[in-house]
Amino acid sequence: MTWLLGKEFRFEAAHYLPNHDGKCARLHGHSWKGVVYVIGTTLIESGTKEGMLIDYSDVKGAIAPLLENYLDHHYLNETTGLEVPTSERLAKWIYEKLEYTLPGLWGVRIDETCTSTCLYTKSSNPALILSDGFTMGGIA
Ligand SMILES: Nc1nc2c(c(=O)[nH]1)N=C([C@H](O)[C@H](O)COP(=O)(O)OP(=O)(O)OP(=O)(O)O)CN2
Ligand SMILES: [Zn+2]
Repeated sequence: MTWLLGKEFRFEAAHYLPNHDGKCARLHGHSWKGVVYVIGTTLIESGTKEGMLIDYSDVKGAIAPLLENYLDHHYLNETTGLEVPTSERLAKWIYEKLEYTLPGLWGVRIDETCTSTCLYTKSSNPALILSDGFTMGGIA
């Protein structure tokens, strides 16, 4: 048995891609959407969190300092230290910030726009059909 939980987060932020050959080389902003995924095979068996893999509010609590200090209403080229903050690099950056504080972390999804989405995971074969139908190919 495996459970995969996702907790969505949103933030407003500016960035630019200095080496891009198009409009993304200009400073611009997005209403970013992200999802943090946590995976596990056993549920908490008693207490206030009985029946949960992890309390969604604990996932929210793990993301909160990142939103406050680096992401929400920030200039990502500066705050993340990423000189070229693509969705790919930002998803990995968030993953690595959460890696040692969020048990069971499986992946981080970043939707830079409503038509562009990126999933970072260390899983070698990410077999997932995400809740909104975004399929990452393969079978785990
Ligand atoms: N692989 C990547 N490609 C692009 C990235 C990225 O992070 N990874 N980023 C950009 C730009 O920052 C841009 O803001 C987003 O690009 P795009 O999806 O093309 O945005 P549009 O608003 O033009 O989307 P449409 O729905 O196609 O109008 C570019 N590429
Ligand atoms: Zn952009």
